[in-house]
Amino acid sequence: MDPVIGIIGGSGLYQVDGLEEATWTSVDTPWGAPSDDVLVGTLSGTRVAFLPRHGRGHKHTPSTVPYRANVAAMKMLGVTHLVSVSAVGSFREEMAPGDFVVVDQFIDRTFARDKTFFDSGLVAHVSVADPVCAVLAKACAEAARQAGAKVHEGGTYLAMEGPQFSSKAESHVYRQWGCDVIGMTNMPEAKLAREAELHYATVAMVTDYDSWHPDHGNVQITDIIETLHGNVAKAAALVAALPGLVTHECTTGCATALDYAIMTATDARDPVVVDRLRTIAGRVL
Ligand SMILES: CSC[C@H]1O[C@H](OP(=O)(O)O)[C@H](O)[C@@H]1O
Ligand SMILES: Nc1ncnc2[nH]cnc12
Repeated sequence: MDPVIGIIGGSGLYQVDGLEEATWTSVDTPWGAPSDDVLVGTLSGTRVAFLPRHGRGHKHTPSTVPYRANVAAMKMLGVTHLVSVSAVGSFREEMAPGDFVVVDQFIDRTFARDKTFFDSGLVAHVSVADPVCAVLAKACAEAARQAGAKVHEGGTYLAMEGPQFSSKAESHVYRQWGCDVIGMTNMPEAKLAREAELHYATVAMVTDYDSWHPDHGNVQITDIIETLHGNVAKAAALVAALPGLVTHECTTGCATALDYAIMTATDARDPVVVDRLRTIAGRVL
């Protein structure tokens, strides 16, 4: 079976042009409705599903994005490879506004979100030691280069709750922790993608230096929007380049994440929860 690519578009990316036979498709999941309908079509012969993370018109805050429904909707549409395109602040001089960072690690500081598909009656513990699919990340980096972006491969993304930006003190602490970029949405998305056995990678588009940089003002939404507008064409070119680069190769074990993850004994499982979980974990249930 050929890969099916899912794109979750972040701030500034609310649609993709060039999808053939594209239709906005409504999907209902056991975890409710996703952020919006999903644009499903074909790009260079590959099936692609696009979902604007905040909804068209930017309706959802980072805390109210229905992350479980979004990932479940992608799984239900047959997506195998999920790519997040996200706006981020930078903690590194060399990761400048306009650059793209293909991150490989996350620190999850979010606290007001549902972070697992599993529940009482069906408990599972997947590994997120390597939360990003290394092979998909390589493909994303190549696609970003083909799109003309300056690309940094590897980096740690700090996920904050938001929606307010960090204080200066927080910004300095995150830098000292070794974080490279900061955003508000990639967690729990990456964790949920792993539970759903999807290959997941993030292309982080740097929009600002957060609030640590002595020579740049504190992060302002107006500056972010200006940088995002400059990035839209590159993000579109990146998406267009992906179909030729995504393969089923995987060295991270994304598609078998649930092999030994379920803890609940067969006779102790809640049938209602099991039924709900079939959507994303049917392979092992
Ligand atoms: C528009 S600035 C803050 C906002 O942008 C990022 O969203 P996304 O990851 O969906 O591109 C960031 O995480 C915040 O939600
Ligand atoms: N500085 C920042 N902090 C959190 N999320 C962001 N998204 C874009 N820039 C950001």
